[in-house]
Amino acid sequence: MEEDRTARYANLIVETTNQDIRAQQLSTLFGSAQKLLGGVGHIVIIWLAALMVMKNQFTIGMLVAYATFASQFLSRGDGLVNAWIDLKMLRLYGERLADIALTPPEAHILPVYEGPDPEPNLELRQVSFRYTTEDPWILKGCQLTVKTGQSVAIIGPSGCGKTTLVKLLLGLIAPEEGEIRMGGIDIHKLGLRRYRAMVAAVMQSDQLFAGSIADNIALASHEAHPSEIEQAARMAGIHEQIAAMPMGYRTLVGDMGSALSGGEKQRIILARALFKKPRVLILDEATSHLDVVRERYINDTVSHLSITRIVIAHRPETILQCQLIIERFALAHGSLAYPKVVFFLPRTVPGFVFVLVGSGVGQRFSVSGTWLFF
Ligand SMILES: Nc1ncnc2c1ncn2[C@@H]1O[C@H](COP(=O)(O)OP(=O)(O)OP(=O)(O)O)[C@@H](O)[C@H]1O
Repeated sequence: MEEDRTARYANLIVETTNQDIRAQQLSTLFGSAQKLLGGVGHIVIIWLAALMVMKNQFTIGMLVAYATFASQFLSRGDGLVNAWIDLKMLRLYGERLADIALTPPEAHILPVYEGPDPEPNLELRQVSFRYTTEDPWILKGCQLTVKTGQSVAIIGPSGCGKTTLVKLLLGLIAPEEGEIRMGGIDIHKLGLRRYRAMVAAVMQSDQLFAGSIADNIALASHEAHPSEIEQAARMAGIHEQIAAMPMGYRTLVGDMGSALSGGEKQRIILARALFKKPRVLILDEATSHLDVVRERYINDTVSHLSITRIVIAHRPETILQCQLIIERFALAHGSLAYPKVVFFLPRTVPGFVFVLVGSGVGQRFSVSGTWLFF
């Protein structure tokens, strides 16, 4: 149970650590600005008072009394501003504490099914989902099968529900209707802890936390061997760059560490996912910041791992290396269509794409094939 809590709040701790560092940086900056303004304020006050003395509007005694009270006034003003900042921080930490203490424990963590690990194939059975009862359905009666070892690309316009589908597949949100199965077993019966041990994902919002590169890659394990970390980094195509850094895998990243490019961050996050040696890998725009050559290298490496892959991408290079492409269309009237068109790319026939067109929204896909030259 302790392990579950640690895993659930890992992201929260990462976020809080990074926010802490940002808050400290801001506080240092603010402190220096405050001292500077205070100093300037004193000079201005003394200068004004001195001018008034010279114009005989102030006596020397009045000048001394004025300067004393002005200094007290400024220091109390400083105190008030600091108290206001502390009050804001108190609220922030109060919210964090409430997040941890009041979040209900996640359901379906422990397994009902006690058999051997299932085959890493995934199936959505009549899955329907919407965020609230007032929102439109994002998925309705969705059927989808991803076979063991298959690579599937899910494409579609922004906001059509691709990330929502990934969240459902990761068990982060639960379908309102239907079920998601791995190897024929409902993932809730399998237990989300056991299921997630077999699945790794790189989401669009994934972040590096303040710490070393090695810590960032081996987030899931405290006893990682350096060779395992290096192997994951090699697969993600980032080992050479890390090795070239003066501190290698001990280089600090995050707010206090070295600045990494978007592509380098993405590859470290990908290495973190590969470090788990998952049986299913889900990539949500995970290589969008990489150049085509690096992306191809990663696609080639990952495709040799014989793990089931679900990839959300916009780039044709990434999409076309998958065996199956599922496109989702946004409908008019603000609602969303279910997967509608499936492209099947038989690798045995290079240069040709076999297109299977699904019949009807929410139905199982039926074949009305066409050969296309690509
Ligand atoms: N937590 C949420 N609460 C309510 N609605 C949400 C939530 N998250 C997403 N949505 C809505 O669900 C719809 C699908 O969002 P989703 O992020 O799955 O789309 P997407 O296809 O992944 O988009 P993109 O390609 O831009 O990442 C959008 O209309 C979005 O506004």
